Amino acid sequence: MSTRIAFLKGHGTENDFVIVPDPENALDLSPAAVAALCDRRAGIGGDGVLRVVRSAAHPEARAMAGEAEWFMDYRNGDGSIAEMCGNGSRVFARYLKHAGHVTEGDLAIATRAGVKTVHIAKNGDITIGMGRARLPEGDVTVTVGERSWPARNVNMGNPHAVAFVADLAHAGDLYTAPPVSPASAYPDGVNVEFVVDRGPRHVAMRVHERGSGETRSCGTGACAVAVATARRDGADPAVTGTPATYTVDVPGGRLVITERPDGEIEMTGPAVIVAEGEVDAEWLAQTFG
Ligand SMILES: N[C@@H](CCC[C@H](N)C(=O)O)C(=O)O
Repeated sequence: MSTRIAFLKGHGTENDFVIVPDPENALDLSPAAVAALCDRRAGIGGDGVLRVVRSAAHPEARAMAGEAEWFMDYRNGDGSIAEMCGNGSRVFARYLKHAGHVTEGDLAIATRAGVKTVHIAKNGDITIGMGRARLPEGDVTVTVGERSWPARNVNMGNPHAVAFVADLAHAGDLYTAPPVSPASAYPDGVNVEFVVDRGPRHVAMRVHERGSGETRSCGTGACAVAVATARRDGADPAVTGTPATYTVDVPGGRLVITERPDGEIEMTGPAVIVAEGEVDAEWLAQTFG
């Protein structure tokens, strides 16, 4: 009998994901299988995979099961594992609602970066509590061709280098990862954001994601950008005592990020499910061997 795997396709500001419901953690989704699913020509296509697993059924999430019923097993498009995915969390929450596992309002989801709180609003937007940023000390530099920029090292559970540039076109084609130095600042690789100003508390960015290449949006990246921009603007909420809200335009849409004086960051944006189906059994057999 042939094996079939159900999937859905969704995106948040065009950061797109193959969603694989696997409540009992029955699938051994190898890096090669993830890469095949994400392949835009030979597979379904996506920047990453969101496997939906009951926290109680996954060894990495079991300890969070009391707080969050569902674990987001996020993988980058090349099959690598990342600690956190901001847009993925919103799409994950949208899926849980779509599947009838939750209703509008508040819920908690387990991620590799801990339990995150999510609010599903009636207007379709989803807000996620992203936790606090860490800002490791030390200068880092991003280079594209002949140009180099000083960058801010921001950790949102996953690593980012945020560079302010005069023109987003200066990031080039981003077919390959822009070098970031010193490499020792990012032993596990890095996501790189290029930022320009659009107006008061309003910026635009492009991103090259570790494990996925250039994407149309990155939620953790947008948060890293908001944090770095607030420091640059003298608007660090921990210093001013007032929240800082930034609008961050990404190629695929718009995200709104607020950092509170206690350091907690919230990100709001859309998340949609666009398709669902089953992976072809013959292709699967080839992929999974
Ligand atoms: N697109 C994501 C980030 C996904 C993980 C990233 N590529 C990494 O390896 O850290 C987001 O929306 O945050």
